[in-house]
Amino acid sequence: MSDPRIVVALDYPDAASALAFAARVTPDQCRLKVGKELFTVAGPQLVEALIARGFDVFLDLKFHDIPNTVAQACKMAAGLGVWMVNVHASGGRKMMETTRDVLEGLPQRPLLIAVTVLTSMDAAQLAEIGLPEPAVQVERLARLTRDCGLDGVVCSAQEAAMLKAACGRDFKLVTPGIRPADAALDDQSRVMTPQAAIAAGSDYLVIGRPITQSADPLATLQTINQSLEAA
Ligand SMILES: O=c1ccn([C@@H]2O[C@H](COP(=O)(O)O)[C@@H](O)[C@H]2O)c(=O)[nH]1
Repeated sequence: MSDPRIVVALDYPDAASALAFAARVTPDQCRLKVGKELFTVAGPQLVEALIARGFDVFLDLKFHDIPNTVAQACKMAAGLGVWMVNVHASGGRKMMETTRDVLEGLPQRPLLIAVTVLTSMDAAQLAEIGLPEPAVQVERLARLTRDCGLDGVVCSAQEAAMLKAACGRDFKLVTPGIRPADAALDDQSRVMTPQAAIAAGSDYLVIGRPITQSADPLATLQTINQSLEAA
């Protein structure tokens, strides 16, 4: 089985658009991410439909609540058969450990990762909420996540090399904020190109608008995949 590095963010306003994209690509070319917009409108049925088509699905709902609530939500996600699920690391040790324990009790569990600092946030935005510069806060939360026994973190590719050194090669780094050199930044701040992200140590590249809003999404996906082979 192939191991595609690209996770396409299906940030569409309806199930039909997401299914139309999925009909044009194969599970060898990409994994798929269902986030808050699509899940709110299309729900578990859409997730199950994508999995039934053979795709690995990252359910990106970034749970952030008290430990029992997050753990049970992740258990429900596991029941859908998703490949990966996530929580906010800033929910703390007890929340992450409780979730890990609940998932480890299942016959089959998804990868469990934690969001460190959103890739839309820069140093000024973090300072405004009383937090240190991105690299410092990301490393702190990544080390906590690893100590809690989770599989990896969501971070910017700008932090990937530092985190591989700090947390080990097997600790998965899932990096949104990926922008080909000619793409618009949109609302992202801590960005990197696909090739540079892989070179820095990213395991999975989350890419949304540069693919889904391009004139030819399939061609753009193929071009990025080819650039990764060459990298
Ligand atoms: O720190 C984070 C965590 C999650 N995301 C999500 O990834 C995609 C990125 O989409 P683009 O269109 O490529 O910007 C989106 O679904 C976010 O919710 C993130 O960007 N940063």
